[in-house]
Amino acid sequence: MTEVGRALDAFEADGEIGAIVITGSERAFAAGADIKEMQNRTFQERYGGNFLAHWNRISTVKKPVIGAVNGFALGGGCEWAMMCDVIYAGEKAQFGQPEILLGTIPGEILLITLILN
Ligand SMILES: C=C(C)C(=O)SCCNC(=O)CCNC(=O)[C@H](O)C(C)(C)COP(=O)(O)OP(=O)(O)OC[C@H]1O[C@@H](n2cnc3c(N)ncnc32)[C@H](O)[C@@H]1OP(=O)(O)O
Repeated sequence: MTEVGRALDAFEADGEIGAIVITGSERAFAAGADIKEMQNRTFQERYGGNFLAHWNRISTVKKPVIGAVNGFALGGGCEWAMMCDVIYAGEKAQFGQPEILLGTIPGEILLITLILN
């Protein structure tokens, strides 16, 4: 997310860019936060270490952001899609929040986004 955040900062500052398209591959838009990275960390380490810093950067970009989604958009990946101004979903797009099966709740803004939409 840090890299995505940096790219978005640059696109936002670039006067030649009018709109931003975020996409993944045919198999996955994004499978969510890195479970392997998260699994051995305590809540305090994740919260104190700002694990989800910049997570909502997509929603604060002051240019139109289009999410071109194919394949899996899961967990934080589903949240990313919902933060886009427009979602252009392919026929194989699959949205979901499977992290509830890991005993965690949808990351940063999902519940608020669902309520607002
Ligand atoms: C904000 C929060 C809290 C979150 O985002 S929590 C994460 C939410 N996302 C998930 O729970 C998705 C978990 N992944 C899946 O359900 C399945 O891997 C998918 C995405 C449906 C793909 O399924 P398949 O096509 O059968 O491929 P699969 O073999 O499971 O995955 C391929 C590789 O990607 C890895 N992978 C998939 N999603 C991952 C993720 N979110 N984090 C880390 N690794 C992941 C997976 O461990 C496997 O690695 P390896 O080849 O080393 O074994």
